Amino acid sequence: MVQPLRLGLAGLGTVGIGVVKIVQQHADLITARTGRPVVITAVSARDRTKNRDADLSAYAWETDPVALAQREDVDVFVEVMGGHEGAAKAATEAAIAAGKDVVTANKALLAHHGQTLAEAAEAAGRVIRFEAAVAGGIPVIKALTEGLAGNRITRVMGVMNGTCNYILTRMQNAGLPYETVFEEARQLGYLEADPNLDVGGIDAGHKLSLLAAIAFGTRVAFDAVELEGIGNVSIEDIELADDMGYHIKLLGVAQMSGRGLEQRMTPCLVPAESPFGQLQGGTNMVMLEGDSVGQIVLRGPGAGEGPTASAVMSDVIDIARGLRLPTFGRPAATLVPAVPAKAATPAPYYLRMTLLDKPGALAKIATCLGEAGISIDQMRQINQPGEEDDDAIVIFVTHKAAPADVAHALTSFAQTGVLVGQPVAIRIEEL
Ligand SMILES: NC(=O)C1=CN([C@@H]2O[C@H](COP(=O)(O)OP(=O)(O)OC[C@H]3O[C@@H](n4cnc5c(N)ncnc54)[C@H](OP(=O)(O)O)[C@@H]3O)[C@@H](O)[C@H]2O)C=CC1
Ligand SMILES: N[C@@H](CCO)C(=O)O
Repeated sequence: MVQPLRLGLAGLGTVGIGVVKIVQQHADLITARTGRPVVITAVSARDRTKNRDADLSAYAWETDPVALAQREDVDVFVEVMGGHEGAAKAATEAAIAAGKDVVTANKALLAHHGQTLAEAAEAAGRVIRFEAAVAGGIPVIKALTEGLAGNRITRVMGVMNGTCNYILTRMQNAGLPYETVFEEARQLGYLEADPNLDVGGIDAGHKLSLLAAIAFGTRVAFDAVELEGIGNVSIEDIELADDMGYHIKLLGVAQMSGRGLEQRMTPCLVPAESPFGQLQGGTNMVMLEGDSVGQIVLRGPGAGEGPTASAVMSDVIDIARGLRLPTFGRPAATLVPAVPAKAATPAPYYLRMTLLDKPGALAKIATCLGEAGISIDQMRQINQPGEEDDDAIVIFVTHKAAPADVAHALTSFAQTGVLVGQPVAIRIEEL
């Protein structure tokens, strides 16, 4: 007789309840596709009395997720609690030690402990799968580990935090400042309990570090991701960039070059008409580049009950079918330590500054750029209409420049005596 695959589900929040619904609503479909039933035997959450919009009466309850992970009647431990320490880590370790496979949506856990957990799982003959951890419903882990397995991956790029993309596109479309839209996002429940995980770029950085490990065969190196959030992106820059044919996105880029592994998750200007430039609201997009396939673009919902549970279930279904792959697409012991690139690849930059509107001011700034070895591609001066102002806003778009040279130029601007306030420099990403 065919044995069912038995899930222990730790976490009954947005994602956990989505998993319960798919298991219950698509039981026949899943059995038809895998050749065996997939059932939930036991669940865990903090508050047993909470109304959860799902019938959980058939499942055993465990207060302690570690105990859930160790149950005899659990084959796969599904971790959808969150957090990179505490219960999620302890229960995942316990599951592996007890001989269970693990499916998780927890990018923070894997960004911090992916190597250790993967080694432990592989030593125990178990798998850890995490499709839901990166870009929600988009099957990007599958695309990298399976669909593109015959390619040398040259670059991975992505808009992978829906909340940030919502905030930036809403600022642009409604002409609203960051603070107003941040508050709207909070009211709509889009922000993580710690909003800095979203707007500080940390959540998206976690995701990028996982994709980079698979793409380049390196150990997860979240600490080496250059991170900058969206808190300093002003409506002024969004509008000025738009006038010049660019949109501002929190864009992740991972690439391996002679300089080493580059991983950055920072606000960037992208061409307004490009797929990334056109991306609206909470949607995610990932571009994968391989030496044989060229570029492919995946776009879809990066969060939410249905999309994230859909990704969790794709991992569960792979396990039910008997598909067993190493966590990061090759044995964890063979992943090499990432050598972080000392400097990011040169790129054009958008520079905005306010200058005293007096003779020679612009020449001084142009001299600083020249002395830093930076060539100017475009320049605009914007005087506020109808205002008797002593200041002028000046925008430069540079030719490709090394980030260190841009930093050097910004430092010398400050010594010219013509700069008002702080200049802004945003990388323009070439797609
Ligand atoms: N929400 C989304 O769209 C996405 C989420 N993810 C990831 O999925 C995971 C879950 O997210 P989400 O469903 O949104 O989170 P929620 O906050 O909605 O749910 C978390 C669940 O975990 C339970 N829980 C938390 N701590 C413990 C503990 N110590 N012991 C037992 N149960 C615990 C909570 O219990 P209780 O209900 O009793 O409080 C709750 O049911 C996270 O790693 C997240 O990053 C990934 C992609 C998208
Ligand atoms: N906070 C995340 C949820 C999905 O990981 C986002 O906004 O994309």
